[in-house]
Amino acid sequence: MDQAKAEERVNELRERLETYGYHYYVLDDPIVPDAEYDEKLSELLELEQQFPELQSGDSPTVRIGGKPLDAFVKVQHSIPMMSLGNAFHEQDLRDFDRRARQGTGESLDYVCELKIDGLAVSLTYENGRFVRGATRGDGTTGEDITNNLKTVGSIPLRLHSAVDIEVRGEVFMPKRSFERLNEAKEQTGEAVFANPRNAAAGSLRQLDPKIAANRNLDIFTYAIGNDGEMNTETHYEAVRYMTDLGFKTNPKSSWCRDIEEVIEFVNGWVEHRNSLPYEVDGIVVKVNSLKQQETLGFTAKSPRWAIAYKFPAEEKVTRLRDIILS
Ligand SMILES: NC(=O)c1c(N)nc(OC2CCCC2)nc1O[C@@H]1CCC[C@@H]1O
Repeated sequence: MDQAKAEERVNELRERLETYGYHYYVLDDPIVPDAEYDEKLSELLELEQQFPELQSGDSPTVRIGGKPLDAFVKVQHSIPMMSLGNAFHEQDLRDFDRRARQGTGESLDYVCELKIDGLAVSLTYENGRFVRGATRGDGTTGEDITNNLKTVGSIPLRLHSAVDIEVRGEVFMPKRSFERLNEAKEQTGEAVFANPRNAAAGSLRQLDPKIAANRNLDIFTYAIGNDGEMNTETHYEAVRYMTDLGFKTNPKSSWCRDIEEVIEFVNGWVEHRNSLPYEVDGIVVKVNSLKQQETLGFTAKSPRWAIAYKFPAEEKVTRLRDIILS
């Protein structure tokens, strides 16, 4: 096959694999059998090895993981990645609502999101292409883990439109993957991870991206960092904008007309928190209007327009097996 033919085939394979990957990882709705995806991926890999000048940093083959790094490079976040104030009781939520209504002098509507128990990351896109991913770090300085994040299938390598945007999300390891990983570690006598959050953090902190590629990590994006090229008025619309661009956002998020509906939503999830295939440690409540968010602003550490309701800690029932083996 000559170079021109190879280039045509490479581009066709990339388009198809990106579409297959989007349906499989972002929509959780595969449109081809895994075998077909693997077959096309290995054909693309072969062509890229045969014609190295055709290689590209956002080819689906980067999902396999490239060369290990010697160290992680530090990254300054253009806009700090804040933490969240905590609420532990219904009254804390009512106090939060009262303060926010006093701060704006207006009534407020909210968006409630499951608080994913993972690792916060920042994703930067230029012209719609994924160019840098970083850990939150201390909120101002994180670590460049771009190559590891490129192995996460639900992080788009190219967006549905060629915009410059920076988004934030939570990378997590689904419970099933966590159990399988720990079983494998027990088999080889390695130390197991205490929980999926540590497993996700440990996987992203590997210098060798091939390790992250095998850890079945996933992401939900939940905030736009820079104001990008969107002109939305509410957080709810901003999340829809991210979804339309090709990001994975959490389908359980809900608009709430007032704090009463927020409390209803929170109480509903206290009961059902274990019914999810991933760990959540609470609910994030956000003032929906971006103008009201701006009016309320930030404390040194966290926004005045958002709060995290933390679920009561569950007493960890030690598995009988652990008692016998210990
Ligand atoms: N873990 C989450 O699911 C989550 C979320 N759904 N939404 C936000 O909104 C940000 C935006 C402004 C301040 C917090 N943050 C989240 O997690 C934060 C990131 C850093 C500390 C918390 O884990």
